[in-house]
Amino acid sequence: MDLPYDPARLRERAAGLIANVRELSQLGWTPATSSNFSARLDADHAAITVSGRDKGRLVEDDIMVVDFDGHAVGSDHRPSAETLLHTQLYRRFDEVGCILHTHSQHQTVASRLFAGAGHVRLEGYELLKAFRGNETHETAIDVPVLPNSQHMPTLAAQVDALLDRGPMWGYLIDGHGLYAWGRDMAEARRHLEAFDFLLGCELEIRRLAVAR
Ligand SMILES: CSCCC(=O)C(=O)COP(=O)(O)O
Ligand SMILES: [Zn+2]
Repeated sequence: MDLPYDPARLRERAAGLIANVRELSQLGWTPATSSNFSARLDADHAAITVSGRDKGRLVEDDIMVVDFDGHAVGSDHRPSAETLLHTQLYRRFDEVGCILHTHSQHQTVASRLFAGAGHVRLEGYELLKAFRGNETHETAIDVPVLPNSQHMPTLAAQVDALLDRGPMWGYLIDGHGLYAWGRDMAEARRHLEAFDFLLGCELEIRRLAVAR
C-alpha cells in the first residue's frame, strides 16, 4: 500500500515514544492504561498511541498514524480518545514536534487543588529556566487548569482560547492530568518533568504550611 507518510520516520518516532513512555510509566505517571503520547511525522501526520493500551508496555503495534483531522491512516486501530488535544497543537504550530500527556499524582492532586483558581502559579524557581524562552528564575508561569470534559471539542476550544493569549508549554485538566509539549521529544519531556517537579513543590509547600 502507498502510504502518505514515511514509514522509516514512523519506525524512528515509534521507537522514541516507546523508550520514553516506558521511563515515564516507571515513574508511575501512566496508571491504569491512562495517558497518551504523540510525535509529529510531517506537515499532515503524527504518530500517536492507540486508545486503551497499557502505556507501560508499549510495542510498535501500540503506535499508529493519524492525520490532523484525527483520522486513522493505514491502521484499523482506534487512536487515543484525546487525539484532538494533540492534533489541534500540530495543526496550529509547525514547531510543535511532540506532545506528552500523563496522569501523575502531582499533576492530578494539583489539578484538584487549583481548579477553583483556574491556574497554578509557579514563581521564583530556578527550574523555570527549563521552559523554552525563560532565561531567569525571576519570572512566573501560570499553568492553566481546565475543567474536565469527555467532549474533546469543548476542551480543545478552551485550549485554543488560552493559546490566543500567548505562548504556553502545558496545561492541567481538573482531576485528570497534564498536557505538555515541545519541538521534539527531548524538549517536551523537559517541559513535562519541570511541570511535574514544580507542581510537586507547590503541593509540598502547602502540606508543610498545614502541618506547622
Ligand atoms: C483509563 S484512562 C482514561 C482516559 C484517559 O484519560 C487517557 O489519558 C487515556 O486515553 P487513551 O484513549 O489515550 O488510552
Ligand atoms: Zn488522560
